[in-house]
Amino acid sequence: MRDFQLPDLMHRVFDAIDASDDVRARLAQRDRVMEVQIVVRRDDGSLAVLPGWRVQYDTTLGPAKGGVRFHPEVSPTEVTELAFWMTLKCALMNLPFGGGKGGVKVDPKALSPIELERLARGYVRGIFEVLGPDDDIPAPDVNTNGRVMGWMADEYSIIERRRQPAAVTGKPICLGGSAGRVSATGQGALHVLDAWLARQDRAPAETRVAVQGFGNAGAHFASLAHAAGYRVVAVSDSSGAVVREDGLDPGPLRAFKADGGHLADYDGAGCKTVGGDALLALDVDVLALAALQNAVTEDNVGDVRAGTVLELANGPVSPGADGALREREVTVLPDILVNAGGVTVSYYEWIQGRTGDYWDADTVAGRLKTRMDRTAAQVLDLAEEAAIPPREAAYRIAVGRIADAIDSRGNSTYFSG
Ligand SMILES: NC(=O)C1=CN([C@@H]2O[C@H](COP(=O)(O)OP(=O)(O)OC[C@H]3O[C@@H](n4cnc5c(N)ncnc54)[C@H](OP(=O)(O)O)[C@@H]3O)[C@@H](O)[C@H]2O)C=CC1
Ligand SMILES: O=C(O)CCC(=O)C(=O)O
Repeated sequence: MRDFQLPDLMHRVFDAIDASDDVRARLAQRDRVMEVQIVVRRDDGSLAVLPGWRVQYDTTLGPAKGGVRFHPEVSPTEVTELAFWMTLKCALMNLPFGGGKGGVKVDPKALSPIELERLARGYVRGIFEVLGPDDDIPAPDVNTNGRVMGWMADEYSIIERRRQPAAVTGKPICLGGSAGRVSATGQGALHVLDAWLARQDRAPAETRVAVQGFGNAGAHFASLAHAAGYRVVAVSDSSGAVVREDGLDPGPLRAFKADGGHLADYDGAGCKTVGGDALLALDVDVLALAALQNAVTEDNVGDVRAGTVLELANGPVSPGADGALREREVTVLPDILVNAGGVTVSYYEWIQGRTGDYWDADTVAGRLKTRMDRTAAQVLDLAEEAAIPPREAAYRIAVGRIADAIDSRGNSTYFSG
């Protein structure tokens, strides 16, 4: 397994913002990692022992914040990389959080619902001592959802012997979740795409979009983009892609998935199914990547025909592919901006949980739009002024904020927890 390494882009950004030696040293490595073995009693009476991690990359700006991933490929290196991106994302969005992430190496599709609940609760018991509303606040990520967050929040409250709604975000609304969190990642991405296309004078109706990944981030994005008048011509899940040249309505596809269907088996009017790789090569204006890391690498970047790549997933374009797209003048709208709607509404949920003052859906939607629009404008303006890609602009803003805090704190040895 390779170790986490700071991307080359960070060194360029350190130079561009004239970062101090303290800043370079502090951000070169994670603050803390906790590894646990989670013991889950299977329904057949056997025991599964599953490795899990929680990484706090940097907590200079506040408690660690970030999702928990259940996936067979999860590794400490991957969780560290995801926690690093969370650190930059929270800073870019000006949230009072550092970056964290969690993961369990498991195939959740092989677990029954009660086994999944045991796993979620066991994970919280395992990492309890690093968690807390002022220390580290988990949320959903790949293969975890509101239901899983509800179990995690409940387990946390049971151990503390008092209700702690701000200890976990992304919970169901009936358990203290926030209006708008479930669609927030897709909604935030749509705000960024709208902002970018408005600068190109391009209308949604003349914009063809393909979406890789049809889970929380991708399916909500596809539905919201369709509702906003974009022509969504293809969507995919891990089984394959559905294509409809005239545009498709993601609603029936979501219902099909909710009933346990795989998109490769979808048989809707005017739709055809193709392999997942074919989606990347479609002749579209926007390729929205909402599945996993490294969907586009140096091996397949030549297939991409879209003029804009929208990163809803974390790290879906490898650094090598990013450079190749830049040479071809394909604009990559970066993950730490595009998918930041999720953590932004998680922040709103944390505030609501701490204060007991719950906001209505319009209030959440309005605040999310204001923050996404403002941050997208900052990133796109800096990219234009400095003639750098939007990712580099986003990193400069984020690292600049963390750097100011590191330098202001001086010889601090404070870690959360
Ligand atoms: N949930 C959130 O709030 C946030 C999520 N993100 C990021 O968005 C990405 C997706 O997360 P999320 O939507 O929550 O996860 P989900 O588990 O809800 O959905 C993941 C989707 O990706 C699909 N998928 C997996 N592998 C492939 C593949 N090779 N090709 C096509 N589709 C594939 C899955 O298919 P299948 O349905 O067949 O399993 C599923 O539809 C991740 O990178 C995550 O870190 C970022 C910010 C916030
Ligand atoms: O909602 C959150 O706190 C974090 C979501 C997340 O994991 C991410 O943005 O990648």
